Amino acid sequence: MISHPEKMRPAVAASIAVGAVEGLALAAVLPTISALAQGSAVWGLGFAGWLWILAIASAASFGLNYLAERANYAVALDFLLSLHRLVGDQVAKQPLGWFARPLAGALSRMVSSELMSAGEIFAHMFGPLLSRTTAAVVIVIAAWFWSPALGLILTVAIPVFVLITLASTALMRTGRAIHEPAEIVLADRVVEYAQCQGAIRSCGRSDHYPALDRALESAYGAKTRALWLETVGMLLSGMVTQGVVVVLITVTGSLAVDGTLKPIPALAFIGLALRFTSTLSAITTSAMALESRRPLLDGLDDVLTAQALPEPEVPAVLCSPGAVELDDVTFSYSPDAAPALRNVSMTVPARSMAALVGPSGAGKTTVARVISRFYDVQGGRVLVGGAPVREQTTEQLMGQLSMVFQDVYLFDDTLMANVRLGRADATEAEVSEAVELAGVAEIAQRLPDGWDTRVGEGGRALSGGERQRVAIARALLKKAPVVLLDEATSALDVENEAHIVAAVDKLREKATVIIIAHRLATIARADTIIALDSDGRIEAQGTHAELLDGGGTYARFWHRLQSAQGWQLTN
Ligand SMILES: Nc1ncnc2c1ncn2[C@@H]1O[C@H](COP(=O)(O)OP(=O)(O)OP(=O)(O)O)[C@@H](O)[C@H]1O
Repeated sequence: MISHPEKMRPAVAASIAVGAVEGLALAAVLPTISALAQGSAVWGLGFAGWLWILAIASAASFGLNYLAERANYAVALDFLLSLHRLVGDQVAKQPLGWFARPLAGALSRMVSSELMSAGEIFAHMFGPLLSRTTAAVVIVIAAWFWSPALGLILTVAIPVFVLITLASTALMRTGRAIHEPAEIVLADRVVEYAQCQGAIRSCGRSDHYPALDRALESAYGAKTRALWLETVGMLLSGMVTQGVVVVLITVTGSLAVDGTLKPIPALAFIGLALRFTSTLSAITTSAMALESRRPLLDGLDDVLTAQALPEPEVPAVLCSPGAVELDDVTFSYSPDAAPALRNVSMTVPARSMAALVGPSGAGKTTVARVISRFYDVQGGRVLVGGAPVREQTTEQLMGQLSMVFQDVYLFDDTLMANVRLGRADATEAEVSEAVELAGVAEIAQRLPDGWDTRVGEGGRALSGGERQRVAIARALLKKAPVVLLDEATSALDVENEAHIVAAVDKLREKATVIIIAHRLATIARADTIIALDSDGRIEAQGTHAELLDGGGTYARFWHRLQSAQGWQLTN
Protein backbone atom coordinates (compact mmCIF):
# COMPACT_ATOMS: atom_id res chain seq x y z
CA MET A 1 0.00 0.00 0.00
CA ILE A 2 3.03 2.26 0.06
CA SER A 3 3.92 3.66 -3.32
CA HIS A 4 7.56 4.22 -2.36
CA PRO A 5 8.58 1.15 -0.30
CA GLU A 6 12.14 2.49 -0.31
CA LYS A 7 10.94 5.16 2.17
CA MET A 8 10.31 2.36 4.68
CA ARG A 9 14.01 1.51 4.90
CA PRO A 10 15.24 4.78 6.48
CA ALA A 11 12.18 4.83 8.78
CA VAL A 12 12.84 1.27 9.99
CA ALA A 13 16.60 1.87 10.24
CA ALA A 14 16.18 5.14 12.18
CA SER A 15 13.61 3.61 14.56
CA ILE A 16 15.87 0.62 15.24
CA ALA A 17 18.86 2.96 15.72
CA VAL A 18 16.85 5.05 18.23
CA GLY A 19 16.00 1.88 20.18
CA ALA A 20 19.60 0.62 20.05
CA VAL A 21 21.04 3.93 21.30
CA GLU A 22 18.42 4.29 24.05
CA GLY A 23 18.95 0.68 25.12
CA LEU A 24 22.72 1.18 25.19
CA ALA A 25 22.35 4.43 27.14
CA LEU A 26 20.23 2.65 29.73
CA ALA A 27 22.62 -0.28 29.92
CA ALA A 28 25.57 2.13 30.26
CA VAL A 29 24.12 3.30 33.58
CA LEU A 30 25.35 0.04 35.18
CA PRO A 31 29.10 0.46 34.39
CA THR A 32 28.81 4.21 35.06
CA ILE A 33 27.54 3.65 38.58
CA SER A 34 29.94 0.77 39.17
CA ALA A 35 32.86 2.95 38.04
CA LEU A 36 31.68 5.63 40.46
CA ALA A 37 31.26 3.15 43.35
CA GLN A 38 34.58 1.36 42.75
CA GLY A 39 36.52 4.50 41.89
CA SER A 40 38.26 2.47 39.15
CA ALA A 41 37.75 1.79 35.45
CA VAL A 42 35.04 -0.58 34.34
CA TRP A 43 35.58 -2.20 30.91
CA GLY A 44 38.47 0.16 30.36
CA LEU A 45 36.61 3.41 31.12
CA GLY A 46 36.49 5.47 34.29
CA PHE A 47 33.45 7.31 35.67
CA ALA A 48 34.15 10.42 33.53
CA GLY A 49 34.54 8.28 30.41
CA TRP A 50 31.18 6.62 31.04
CA LEU A 51 29.60 10.00 31.64
CA TRP A 52 30.86 11.05 28.20
CA ILE A 53 29.34 7.90 26.74
CA LEU A 54 26.00 8.78 28.36
CA ALA A 55 26.17 12.37 27.05
CA ILE A 56 27.03 11.21 23.52
CA ALA A 57 24.25 8.60 23.66
CA SER A 58 21.64 11.18 24.69
CA ALA A 59 22.76 13.59 21.92
CA ALA A 60 22.69 10.74 19.40
CA SER A 61 19.26 9.67 20.66
CA PHE A 62 17.96 13.23 20.20
CA GLY A 63 19.27 13.45 16.61
CA LEU A 64 18.14 9.94 15.67
CA ASN A 65 14.70 10.55 17.19
CA TYR A 66 14.36 13.60 14.95
CA LEU A 67 15.40 11.59 11.87
CA ALA A 68 13.10 8.70 12.82
CA GLU A 69 10.11 11.04 13.31
CA ARG A 70 10.73 12.63 9.91
CA ALA A 71 11.17 9.28 8.18
CA ASN A 72 8.06 7.83 9.86
CA TYR A 73 6.00 10.90 8.89
CA ALA A 74 7.22 10.55 5.29
CA VAL A 75 6.04 6.91 5.30
CA ALA A 76 2.71 7.91 6.90
CA LEU A 77 2.08 10.60 4.27
CA ASP A 78 3.06 8.25 1.46
CA PHE A 79 0.79 5.57 2.93
CA LEU A 80 -2.12 8.04 3.13
CA LEU A 81 -1.56 9.24 -0.42
CA SER A 82 -1.33 5.68 -1.79
CA LEU A 83 -4.40 4.69 0.19
CA HIS A 84 -6.43 7.61 -1.16
CA ARG A 85 -5.36 6.68 -4.69
CA LEU A 86 -6.12 2.99 -4.18
CA VAL A 87 -9.55 3.77 -2.72
CA GLY A 88 -10.20 6.23 -5.57
CA ASP A 89 -9.20 3.66 -8.21
CA GLN A 90 -11.29 1.01 -6.50
CA VAL A 91 -14.32 3.33 -6.35
CA ALA A 92 -13.98 4.11 -10.04
CA LYS A 93 -14.06 0.37 -10.86
CA GLN A 94 -17.16 -0.44 -8.83
CA PRO A 95 -20.54 -0.96 -10.47
CA LEU A 96 -22.83 2.00 -9.77
CA GLY A 97 -25.09 -0.23 -7.67
CA TRP A 98 -22.21 -0.70 -5.19
CA PHE A 99 -22.77 2.84 -3.94
CA ALA A 100 -26.18 1.95 -2.57
CA ARG A 101 -24.72 -0.80 -0.35
CA PRO A 102 -23.55 -0.54 3.27
CA LEU A 103 -19.99 -0.88 1.99
CA ALA A 104 -20.36 2.55 0.44
CA GLY A 105 -21.29 3.86 3.93
CA ALA A 106 -18.09 2.29 5.23
CA LEU A 107 -16.26 4.09 2.44
CA SER A 108 -17.56 7.52 3.40
CA ARG A 109 -16.62 6.93 7.08
CA MET A 110 -13.25 5.72 5.99
CA VAL A 111 -12.40 8.60 3.69
CA SER A 112 -13.70 11.27 6.06
CA SER A 113 -12.03 10.21 9.31
CA GLU A 114 -10.60 6.72 9.43
CA LEU A 115 -7.86 7.14 6.86
CA MET A 116 -6.19 9.74 9.09
CA SER A 117 -6.30 7.22 11.92
CA ALA A 118 -4.70 4.64 9.64
CA GLY A 119 -1.95 7.18 8.86
CA GLU A 120 -1.21 7.36 12.60
CA ILE A 121 -0.09 3.73 12.51
CA PHE A 122 3.05 4.81 10.67
CA ALA A 123 3.33 8.30 12.13
CA HIS A 124 3.02 7.39 15.82
CA MET A 125 2.84 3.65 16.42
CA PHE A 126 5.02 1.58 14.15
CA GLY A 127 8.29 3.50 14.79
CA PRO A 128 7.93 3.63 18.62
CA LEU A 129 7.04 -0.07 18.69
CA LEU A 130 10.19 -0.88 16.73
CA SER A 131 12.37 1.43 18.88
CA ARG A 132 11.06 0.09 22.18
CA THR A 133 11.43 -3.52 21.10
CA THR A 134 15.01 -2.86 19.98
CA ALA A 135 15.76 -1.05 23.25
CA ALA A 136 14.41 -4.01 25.25
CA VAL A 137 16.52 -6.48 23.25
CA VAL A 138 19.66 -4.32 23.71
CA ILE A 139 19.06 -4.05 27.47
CA VAL A 140 18.70 -7.84 27.77
CA ILE A 141 21.89 -8.47 25.75
CA ALA A 142 23.80 -5.91 27.87
CA ALA A 143 22.45 -7.49 31.07
CA TRP A 144 23.75 -10.91 29.91
CA PHE A 145 27.18 -9.33 29.38
CA TRP A 146 27.08 -7.70 32.79
CA SER A 147 25.89 -10.73 34.69
CA PRO A 148 24.30 -13.90 33.25
CA ALA A 149 22.06 -14.09 36.33
CA LEU A 150 20.65 -10.60 35.62
CA GLY A 151 20.40 -11.40 31.90
CA LEU A 152 18.37 -14.49 32.75
CA ILE A 153 15.99 -12.51 35.00
CA LEU A 154 15.24 -9.99 32.24
CA THR A 155 14.96 -12.73 29.59
CA VAL A 156 12.36 -14.58 31.66
CA ALA A 157 10.32 -11.35 31.98
CA ILE A 158 9.89 -11.12 28.16
CA PRO A 159 7.59 -14.16 27.57
CA VAL A 160 5.52 -13.07 30.57
CA PHE A 161 4.92 -9.70 28.89
CA VAL A 162 4.24 -11.34 25.52
CA LEU A 163 1.57 -13.48 27.18
CA ILE A 164 -0.01 -10.44 28.89
CA THR A 165 0.00 -8.54 25.61
CA LEU A 166 -1.71 -11.44 23.85
CA ALA A 167 -4.27 -11.83 26.66
CA SER A 168 -4.99 -8.08 26.83
CA THR A 169 -5.42 -7.71 23.06
CA ALA A 170 -7.68 -10.79 23.02
CA LEU A 171 -9.83 -9.22 25.76
CA MET A 172 -9.93 -5.95 23.81
CA ARG A 173 -10.98 -7.76 20.65
CA THR A 174 -13.76 -9.59 22.55
CA GLY A 175 -14.89 -6.27 24.06
CA ARG A 176 -14.93 -4.66 20.64
CA ALA A 177 -16.96 -7.50 19.17
CA ILE A 178 -19.56 -6.76 21.87
CA HIS A 179 -19.86 -2.98 21.58
CA GLU A 180 -19.00 -2.21 17.96
CA PRO A 181 -22.13 -3.60 16.23
CA ALA A 182 -24.34 -1.75 18.77
CA GLU A 183 -22.42 1.49 18.15
CA ILE A 184 -22.82 1.20 14.37
CA VAL A 185 -26.60 0.78 14.84
CA LEU A 186 -26.60 3.78 17.19
CA ALA A 187 -24.69 5.95 14.68
CA ASP A 188 -27.22 4.99 11.96
CA ARG A 189 -30.15 5.85 14.23
CA VAL A 190 -28.63 9.22 15.15
CA VAL A 191 -28.18 10.08 11.45
CA GLU A 192 -31.74 8.90 10.77
CA TYR A 193 -33.02 11.02 13.67
CA ALA A 194 -31.24 14.09 12.30
CA GLN A 195 -32.18 13.53 8.67
CA CYS A 196 -35.81 12.59 9.21
CA GLN A 197 -36.75 15.36 11.65
CA GLY A 198 -39.60 16.43 9.34
CA ALA A 199 -41.22 12.98 9.37
CA ILE A 200 -40.50 12.44 13.07
CA ARG A 201 -42.05 15.79 14.10
CA SER A 202 -45.07 15.28 11.89
CA CYS A 203 -45.66 11.98 13.74
CA GLY A 204 -45.38 13.84 17.08
CA ARG A 205 -42.21 11.94 18.00
CA SER A 206 -39.68 14.75 18.25
CA ASP A 207 -38.97 14.35 21.97
CA HIS A 208 -39.13 10.59 22.07
CA TYR A 209 -37.94 8.45 19.20
CA PRO A 210 -38.20 4.79 20.29
CA ALA A 211 -35.74 3.44 17.68
CA LEU A 212 -33.06 5.84 18.91
CA ASP A 213 -33.89 5.11 22.58
CA ARG A 214 -33.56 1.37 21.95
CA ALA A 215 -30.26 1.83 20.09
CA LEU A 216 -28.92 4.04 22.92
CA GLU A 217 -29.91 1.49 25.54
CA SER A 218 -28.37 -1.39 23.64
CA ALA A 219 -25.14 0.56 22.95
CA TYR A 220 -24.94 1.55 26.64
CA GLY A 221 -25.39 -2.10 27.76
CA ALA A 222 -22.87 -3.37 25.22
CA LYS A 223 -20.33 -0.68 26.13
CA THR A 224 -20.67 -1.50 29.85
CA ARG A 225 -20.06 -5.21 29.21
CA ALA A 226 -17.13 -4.42 26.92
CA LEU A 227 -15.68 -1.99 29.46
CA TRP A 228 -15.50 -4.77 32.05
CA LEU A 229 -13.44 -6.91 29.72
CA GLU A 230 -11.18 -4.02 28.73
CA THR A 231 -10.70 -3.06 32.39
CA VAL A 232 -9.81 -6.65 33.27
CA GLY A 233 -7.25 -6.56 30.41
CA MET A 234 -5.70 -3.33 31.70
CA LEU A 235 -5.70 -4.50 35.34
CA LEU A 236 -4.10 -7.76 34.30
CA SER A 237 -1.39 -5.91 32.42
CA GLY A 238 -0.78 -3.50 35.33
CA MET A 239 -0.72 -6.28 37.95
CA VAL A 240 1.68 -8.44 35.99
CA THR A 241 3.98 -5.43 35.40
CA GLN A 242 4.05 -4.76 39.15
CA GLY A 243 4.59 -8.48 39.84
CA VAL A 244 7.56 -8.60 37.45
CA VAL A 245 9.06 -5.50 39.11
CA VAL A 246 8.70 -7.06 42.58
CA VAL A 247 10.31 -10.32 41.40
CA LEU A 248 13.19 -8.39 39.77
CA ILE A 249 13.81 -6.36 42.96
CA THR A 250 13.62 -9.47 45.15
CA VAL A 251 16.02 -11.50 42.99
CA THR A 252 18.46 -8.58 42.65
CA GLY A 253 18.28 -7.94 46.40
CA SER A 254 19.09 -11.60 47.18
CA LEU A 255 22.03 -11.51 44.71
CA ALA A 256 23.31 -8.44 46.58
CA VAL A 257 22.81 -10.13 49.97
CA ASP A 258 24.70 -13.31 48.98
CA GLY A 259 27.54 -11.18 47.55
CA THR A 260 27.06 -12.00 43.85
CA LEU A 261 26.32 -8.32 43.20
CA LYS A 262 27.78 -5.33 44.96
CA PRO A 263 25.14 -3.10 46.66
CA ILE A 264 25.51 -0.03 44.40
CA PRO A 265 25.48 -1.94 41.07
CA ALA A 266 22.51 -3.87 42.50
CA LEU A 267 20.67 -0.58 43.06
CA ALA A 268 21.63 0.55 39.54
CA PHE A 269 20.32 -2.75 38.18
CA ILE A 270 17.01 -2.23 39.99
CA GLY A 271 16.78 1.19 38.30
CA LEU A 272 17.56 -0.46 34.94
CA ALA A 273 15.00 -3.20 35.61
CA LEU A 274 12.34 -0.56 36.33
CA ARG A 275 13.11 1.16 33.00
CA PHE A 276 13.11 -2.25 31.31
CA THR A 277 9.63 -3.10 32.62
CA SER A 278 8.32 0.33 31.64
CA THR A 279 9.77 -0.26 28.13
CA LEU A 280 7.95 -3.61 27.99
CA SER A 281 4.74 -1.90 29.21
CA ALA A 282 5.17 0.70 26.48
CA ILE A 283 5.51 -2.13 23.94
CA THR A 284 2.25 -3.62 25.28
CA THR A 285 0.57 -0.19 24.94
CA SER A 286 1.83 0.23 21.36
CA ALA A 287 0.68 -3.29 20.48
CA MET A 288 -2.76 -2.57 21.95
CA ALA A 289 -2.95 0.75 20.08
CA LEU A 290 -2.12 -1.09 16.87
CA GLU A 291 -4.78 -3.68 17.73
CA SER A 292 -7.34 -0.89 18.18
CA ARG A 293 -6.72 0.08 14.52
CA ARG A 294 -7.47 -3.43 13.32
CA PRO A 295 -11.21 -2.85 12.53
CA LEU A 296 -10.19 0.14 10.51
CA LEU A 297 -7.75 -1.93 8.48
CA ASP A 298 -10.38 -4.67 8.10
CA GLY A 299 -12.86 -2.06 6.78
CA LEU A 300 -10.22 -0.82 4.41
CA ASP A 301 -9.60 -4.36 3.27
CA ASP A 302 -13.34 -4.81 2.58
CA VAL A 303 -13.36 -1.75 0.35
CA LEU A 304 -10.09 -2.54 -1.40
CA THR A 305 -11.00 -6.15 -2.07
CA ALA A 306 -14.60 -5.44 -3.16
CA GLN A 307 -15.34 -7.19 -6.44
CA ALA A 308 -14.57 -4.69 -9.19
CA LEU A 309 -16.60 -4.52 -12.37
CA PRO A 310 -14.95 -6.83 -14.91
CA GLU A 311 -14.12 -4.76 -17.95
CA PRO A 312 -12.73 -5.70 -21.34
CA GLU A 313 -9.37 -4.33 -22.43
CA VAL A 314 -10.75 -2.98 -25.70
CA PRO A 315 -14.16 -1.45 -26.43
CA ALA A 316 -16.77 -3.70 -28.10
CA VAL A 317 -17.93 -3.21 -31.69
CA LEU A 318 -21.35 -1.53 -31.65
CA CYS A 319 -23.18 -3.14 -34.54
CA SER A 320 -26.54 -1.56 -33.81
CA PRO A 321 -26.04 1.96 -32.37
CA GLY A 322 -28.96 3.20 -30.28
CA ALA A 323 -30.66 -0.19 -29.91
CA VAL A 324 -31.33 -1.65 -26.46
CA GLU A 325 -32.17 -5.26 -25.80
CA LEU A 326 -32.78 -7.41 -22.73
CA ASP A 327 -32.53 -11.09 -23.57
CA ASP A 328 -34.16 -13.38 -20.98
CA VAL A 329 -32.83 -11.29 -18.11
CA THR A 330 -33.18 -12.46 -14.52
CA PHE A 331 -31.81 -10.29 -11.76
CA SER A 332 -32.00 -10.08 -8.00
CA TYR A 333 -30.34 -7.50 -5.76
CA SER A 334 -28.86 -10.13 -3.44
CA PRO A 335 -28.61 -13.94 -3.45
CA ASP A 336 -31.31 -14.31 -0.78
CA ALA A 337 -33.73 -11.72 -2.25
CA ALA A 338 -36.54 -12.62 -4.64
CA PRO A 339 -35.70 -11.72 -8.25
CA ALA A 340 -36.64 -8.14 -9.13
CA LEU A 341 -36.68 -9.13 -12.83
CA ARG A 342 -37.66 -12.58 -14.13
CA ASN A 343 -36.98 -13.71 -17.70
CA VAL A 344 -37.40 -10.22 -19.06
CA SER A 345 -36.93 -9.97 -22.83
CA MET A 346 -37.50 -6.71 -24.65
CA THR A 347 -36.15 -5.02 -27.74
CA VAL A 348 -36.15 -1.27 -28.18
CA PRO A 349 -35.05 -0.36 -31.73
CA ALA A 350 -32.84 2.69 -32.28
CA ARG A 351 -34.69 6.01 -32.19
CA SER A 352 -37.90 4.55 -30.90
CA MET A 353 -39.56 5.33 -27.61
CA ALA A 354 -40.41 2.64 -25.07
CA ALA A 355 -42.52 3.27 -21.99
CA LEU A 356 -42.02 1.04 -18.96
CA VAL A 357 -45.20 0.74 -16.91
CA GLY A 358 -46.32 -1.38 -14.01
CA PRO A 359 -47.25 -1.26 -10.35
CA SER A 360 -44.88 0.10 -7.73
CA GLY A 361 -42.04 -2.35 -7.11
CA ALA A 362 -42.57 -4.10 -10.48
CA GLY A 363 -38.95 -3.51 -11.51
CA LYS A 364 -39.14 -0.50 -13.86
CA THR A 365 -36.21 1.31 -12.20
CA THR A 366 -34.32 -1.99 -12.06
CA VAL A 367 -34.62 -2.31 -15.86
CA ALA A 368 -33.04 1.13 -16.24
CA ARG A 369 -30.32 0.17 -13.75
CA VAL A 370 -29.33 -3.05 -15.51
CA ILE A 371 -29.22 -1.22 -18.85
CA SER A 372 -26.78 1.29 -17.29
CA ARG A 373 -24.89 -1.65 -15.70
CA PHE A 374 -25.40 -0.48 -12.14
CA TYR A 375 -25.44 -4.24 -11.58
CA ASP A 376 -24.55 -7.30 -13.65
CA VAL A 377 -27.51 -9.56 -14.24
CA GLN A 378 -27.46 -13.18 -13.04
CA GLY A 379 -29.28 -14.63 -16.05
CA GLY A 380 -29.57 -13.57 -19.70
CA ARG A 381 -27.89 -10.63 -21.44
CA VAL A 382 -28.28 -6.89 -21.66
CA LEU A 383 -27.24 -5.31 -24.96
CA VAL A 384 -26.77 -1.63 -25.70
CA GLY A 385 -25.81 -0.57 -29.23
CA GLY A 386 -25.95 -4.23 -30.27
CA ALA A 387 -23.14 -5.34 -27.90
CA PRO A 388 -23.50 -6.95 -24.45
CA VAL A 389 -22.87 -4.35 -21.73
CA ARG A 390 -20.38 -6.73 -20.06
CA GLU A 391 -18.20 -6.53 -23.16
CA GLN A 392 -18.14 -2.74 -23.13
CA THR A 393 -15.81 -0.46 -21.22
CA THR A 394 -17.53 1.83 -18.71
CA GLU A 395 -16.55 4.83 -20.82
CA GLN A 396 -18.05 3.26 -23.93
CA LEU A 397 -21.32 2.35 -22.23
CA MET A 398 -21.69 5.67 -20.43
CA GLY A 399 -20.92 7.48 -23.69
CA GLN A 400 -24.06 5.94 -25.16
CA LEU A 401 -26.38 6.76 -22.27
CA SER A 402 -27.98 9.81 -20.78
CA MET A 403 -29.72 9.19 -17.49
CA VAL A 404 -32.42 11.41 -16.06
CA PHE A 405 -33.34 9.62 -12.85
CA GLN A 406 -35.40 10.76 -9.87
CA ASP A 407 -32.40 11.44 -7.65
CA VAL A 408 -30.77 14.06 -9.87
CA TYR A 409 -27.55 15.27 -8.30
CA LEU A 410 -26.27 18.76 -9.08
CA PHE A 411 -22.76 19.83 -8.19
CA ASP A 412 -22.09 22.77 -5.92
CA ASP A 413 -21.31 25.02 -8.85
CA THR A 414 -23.13 27.55 -10.98
CA LEU A 415 -26.33 26.67 -12.81
CA MET A 416 -24.57 27.06 -16.16
CA ALA A 417 -21.64 24.82 -15.13
CA ASN A 418 -24.15 22.16 -14.12
CA VAL A 419 -25.89 22.31 -17.51
CA ARG A 420 -22.60 22.27 -19.39
CA LEU A 421 -21.62 19.04 -17.66
CA GLY A 422 -23.76 17.41 -20.37
CA ARG A 423 -21.06 18.21 -22.95
CA ALA A 424 -18.16 20.50 -22.19
CA ASP A 425 -17.55 21.44 -25.86
CA ALA A 426 -21.18 22.32 -26.67
CA THR A 427 -21.57 25.59 -28.58
CA GLU A 428 -23.46 28.59 -27.17
CA ALA A 429 -26.27 27.93 -29.65
CA GLU A 430 -26.61 24.29 -28.54
CA VAL A 431 -26.65 25.32 -24.89
CA SER A 432 -29.34 27.97 -25.46
CA GLU A 433 -31.50 25.52 -27.40
CA ALA A 434 -31.20 22.87 -24.66
CA VAL A 435 -31.91 25.24 -21.77
CA GLU A 436 -34.90 26.81 -23.55
CA LEU A 437 -36.40 23.45 -24.34
CA ALA A 438 -35.86 21.97 -20.89
CA GLY A 439 -37.16 25.13 -19.18
CA VAL A 440 -33.88 25.91 -17.41
CA ALA A 441 -33.77 29.41 -18.91
CA GLU A 442 -36.84 30.30 -16.82
CA ILE A 443 -35.12 29.06 -13.68
CA ALA A 444 -32.05 31.21 -14.44
CA GLN A 445 -34.29 34.29 -14.79
CA ARG A 446 -35.70 33.76 -11.33
CA LEU A 447 -32.36 33.20 -9.57
CA PRO A 448 -30.55 36.22 -8.03
CA ASP A 449 -27.34 35.81 -10.07
CA GLY A 450 -28.98 34.19 -13.09
CA TRP A 451 -26.77 31.56 -14.73
CA ASP A 452 -23.99 32.32 -12.28
CA THR A 453 -26.06 31.39 -9.21
CA ARG A 454 -24.51 28.54 -7.27
CA VAL A 455 -27.00 25.72 -6.83
CA GLY A 456 -25.58 24.39 -3.52
CA GLU A 457 -24.47 20.89 -2.65
CA GLY A 458 -26.61 18.36 -4.51
CA GLY A 459 -28.58 21.26 -6.02
CA ARG A 460 -30.50 22.07 -2.83
CA ALA A 461 -31.18 25.64 -4.00
CA LEU A 462 -33.51 24.17 -6.67
CA SER A 463 -36.75 22.21 -6.36
CA GLY A 464 -36.95 18.54 -7.41
CA GLY A 465 -38.68 19.49 -10.66
CA GLU A 466 -36.11 22.17 -11.41
CA ARG A 467 -33.25 19.77 -10.82
CA GLN A 468 -34.86 17.33 -13.21
CA ARG A 469 -35.06 20.04 -15.85
CA VAL A 470 -31.32 20.67 -15.48
CA ALA A 471 -30.74 16.94 -15.95
CA ILE A 472 -32.89 16.99 -19.09
CA ALA A 473 -30.90 19.95 -20.44
CA ARG A 474 -27.73 17.95 -19.81
CA ALA A 475 -29.21 14.98 -21.67
CA LEU A 476 -30.22 17.22 -24.61
CA LEU A 477 -26.68 18.57 -24.78
CA LYS A 478 -24.98 15.21 -24.45
CA LYS A 479 -26.79 13.85 -27.53
CA ALA A 480 -26.28 10.29 -26.35
CA PRO A 481 -27.92 7.65 -28.56
CA VAL A 482 -29.95 6.26 -25.64
CA VAL A 483 -31.83 8.28 -23.02
CA LEU A 484 -33.17 6.66 -19.85
CA LEU A 485 -35.71 8.89 -18.20
CA ASP A 486 -37.64 8.39 -15.01
CA GLU A 487 -40.74 10.54 -15.25
CA ALA A 488 -40.81 11.16 -11.50
CA THR A 489 -44.37 11.77 -10.35
CA SER A 490 -43.08 13.87 -7.46
CA ALA A 491 -41.48 16.37 -9.82
CA LEU A 492 -44.45 16.71 -12.13
CA ASP A 493 -46.35 19.96 -12.10
CA VAL A 494 -48.04 21.47 -15.11
CA GLU A 495 -45.04 23.59 -16.04
CA ASN A 496 -42.59 20.73 -15.67
CA GLU A 497 -44.82 18.42 -17.60
CA ALA A 498 -44.87 20.77 -20.58
CA HIS A 499 -41.08 20.96 -20.59
CA ILE A 500 -40.69 17.20 -20.26
CA VAL A 501 -43.05 16.65 -23.21
CA ALA A 502 -41.13 19.16 -25.36
CA ALA A 503 -37.75 17.75 -24.33
CA VAL A 504 -38.80 14.14 -24.91
CA ASP A 505 -40.11 15.08 -28.38
CA LYS A 506 -36.76 16.64 -29.17
CA LEU A 507 -34.78 13.71 -27.74
CA ARG A 508 -36.87 11.26 -29.75
CA GLU A 509 -35.73 12.80 -33.01
CA LYS A 510 -32.18 11.59 -32.53
CA ALA A 511 -32.14 9.10 -29.65
CA THR A 512 -33.77 5.99 -28.32
CA VAL A 513 -35.86 6.98 -25.31
CA ILE A 514 -36.72 4.50 -22.59
CA ILE A 515 -39.01 6.17 -20.13
CA ILE A 516 -40.38 5.01 -16.81
CA ALA A 517 -43.77 6.51 -17.48
CA HIS A 518 -46.47 7.66 -15.09
CA ARG A 519 -48.52 10.00 -17.30
CA LEU A 520 -51.17 8.99 -19.76
CA ALA A 521 -49.85 11.29 -22.48
CA THR A 522 -46.34 9.82 -22.32
CA ILE A 523 -47.58 6.24 -22.34
CA ALA A 524 -49.94 6.81 -25.26
CA ARG A 525 -47.20 8.42 -27.37
CA ALA A 526 -44.68 5.60 -26.90
CA ASP A 527 -43.88 3.30 -29.84
CA THR A 528 -43.78 0.32 -27.50
CA ILE A 529 -45.21 -0.12 -24.04
CA ILE A 530 -43.62 -2.70 -21.80
CA ALA A 531 -45.88 -3.63 -18.93
CA LEU A 532 -44.27 -5.37 -15.97
CA ASP A 533 -46.25 -7.25 -13.36
CA SER A 534 -45.67 -7.12 -9.61
CA ASP A 535 -43.33 -10.16 -9.84
CA GLY A 536 -40.89 -8.48 -12.23
CA ARG A 537 -42.15 -10.39 -15.30
CA ILE A 538 -43.18 -8.85 -18.58
CA GLU A 539 -46.91 -9.13 -18.71
CA ALA A 540 -47.52 -7.51 -22.06
CA GLN A 541 -45.58 -5.70 -24.72
CA GLY A 542 -46.83 -3.76 -27.72
CA THR A 543 -48.42 -0.51 -28.82
CA HIS A 544 -51.00 1.22 -26.67
CA ALA A 545 -53.84 0.12 -28.97
CA GLU A 546 -52.65 -3.49 -29.00
CA LEU A 547 -52.40 -3.66 -25.24
CA LEU A 548 -55.76 -2.00 -24.70
CA ASP A 549 -57.37 -4.45 -27.10
CA GLY A 550 -55.72 -7.30 -25.23
CA GLY A 551 -57.58 -6.29 -22.07
CA GLY A 552 -55.77 -7.68 -19.04
CA THR A 553 -53.87 -5.76 -16.39
CA TYR A 554 -52.64 -3.05 -18.75
CA ALA A 555 -56.19 -2.11 -19.75
CA ARG A 556 -57.23 -2.00 -16.09
CA PHE A 557 -54.09 0.02 -15.22
CA TRP A 558 -54.82 2.45 -18.04
CA HIS A 559 -58.44 3.01 -16.99
CA ARG A 560 -57.42 3.48 -13.37
CA LEU A 561 -54.76 6.02 -14.35
CA GLN A 562 -57.24 7.76 -16.63
CA SER A 563 -59.81 8.15 -13.90
CA ALA A 564 -57.20 9.27 -11.34
CA GLN A 565 -55.58 11.85 -13.59
CA GLY A 566 -58.94 12.95 -14.96
CA TRP A 567 -60.09 13.56 -11.39
CA GLN A 568 -57.04 15.68 -10.73
CA LEU A 569 -57.66 17.81 -13.83
CA THR A 570 -61.29 18.63 -13.10
CA ASN A 571 -60.31 19.74 -9.62
N1 LIG B 1 -31.18 -1.23 -4.05
C1 LIG B 1 -32.03 -2.22 -3.84
N2 LIG B 1 -31.69 -3.25 -3.05
C2 LIG B 1 -32.52 -4.27 -2.83
N3 LIG B 1 -33.75 -4.37 -3.39
C3 LIG B 1 -34.17 -3.38 -4.19
C4 LIG B 1 -33.33 -2.24 -4.46
N4 LIG B 1 -34.00 -1.41 -5.29
C5 LIG B 1 -35.19 -2.00 -5.54
N5 LIG B 1 -35.30 -3.18 -4.88
C6 LIG B 1 -36.43 -4.11 -4.93
O1 LIG B 1 -36.58 -4.53 -6.28
C7 LIG B 1 -37.94 -4.56 -6.66
C8 LIG B 1 -38.16 -3.67 -7.88
O2 LIG B 1 -37.91 -2.32 -7.49
P1 LIG B 1 -37.94 -1.12 -8.52
O3 LIG B 1 -37.46 0.09 -7.80
O4 LIG B 1 -37.23 -1.51 -9.77
O5 LIG B 1 -39.48 -1.00 -8.82
P2 LIG B 1 -40.26 0.15 -9.60
O6 LIG B 1 -41.20 -0.55 -10.54
O7 LIG B 1 -39.33 1.11 -10.21
O8 LIG B 1 -41.07 0.83 -8.42
P3 LIG B 1 -41.58 2.36 -8.27
O9 LIG B 1 -42.55 2.64 -9.36
O10 LIG B 1 -42.23 2.37 -6.93
O11 LIG B 1 -40.36 3.23 -8.32
C9 LIG B 1 -38.72 -4.12 -5.44
O12 LIG B 1 -39.17 -5.29 -4.79
C10 LIG B 1 -37.72 -3.42 -4.57
O13 LIG B 1 -38.03 -3.58 -3.21
